[in-house]
Amino acid sequence: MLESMKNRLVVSVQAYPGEPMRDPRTMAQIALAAELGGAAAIRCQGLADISAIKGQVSVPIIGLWKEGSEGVYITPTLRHARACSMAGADIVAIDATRRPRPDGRTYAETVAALHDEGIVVMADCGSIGDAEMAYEAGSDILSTTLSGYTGEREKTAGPDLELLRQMVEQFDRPVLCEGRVHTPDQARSALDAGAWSVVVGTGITHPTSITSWFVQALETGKE
Ligand SMILES: CC(=O)N[C@H](C=O)[C@@H](O)[C@H](O)[C@H](O)COP(=O)(O)O
Repeated sequence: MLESMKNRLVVSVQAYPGEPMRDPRTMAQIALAAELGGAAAIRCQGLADISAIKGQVSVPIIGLWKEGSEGVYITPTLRHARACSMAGADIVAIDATRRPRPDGRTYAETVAALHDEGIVVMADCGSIGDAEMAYEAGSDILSTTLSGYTGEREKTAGPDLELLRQMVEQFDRPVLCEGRVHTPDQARSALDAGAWSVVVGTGITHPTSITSWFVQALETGKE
């Protein structure tokens, strides 16, 4: 499965609470459209979206479950991770920071329990320290997802290529570049920096943000 994602694009299909597109059917339609465009895998959030998307696409699904938006919120507990797998996720993405987890388990304990059940784990890291921990714990995939969101690294305008390079150099495991990849050129730079795959969310699947980028460009320099 990981080989099928090598050097390719993964599309993250997510809508946030209260947004107009927050509906599993809509998310599944967008996921299918992304697959038709050549996405090698789909990343998606929430049990209903995971199931709906699983029913539409044939590429692998990276599932996660967000609980809130502060602290450890990306698949914060073992229970959330198991549920993502049962809903149809082929890979489960979980918070891989060194912060305390709401169920009191360590990251390593969580990964060990998931591996016992045959679940493939993607580690959403925010720094090189997180990535070291995630690597040691045996995570199947490492990613830069949380860089810029945990206070450990600056929130760069584009992807955190510096962290990506460090991770690729240090760890003999697939490293996915995720977070603020907004253009095809940035995606290409991430592959050139050694990313196994590049994950793009907002830049492809969040029309409100994309619209606002155009609006801002038109407003810049206006009298
Ligand atoms: C930090 C966090 O919660 N990231 C989330 C993780 O699933 C999503 O909100 C992002 O859209 C995803 O990582 C893709 O990134 P971008 O949308 O920047 O291409």
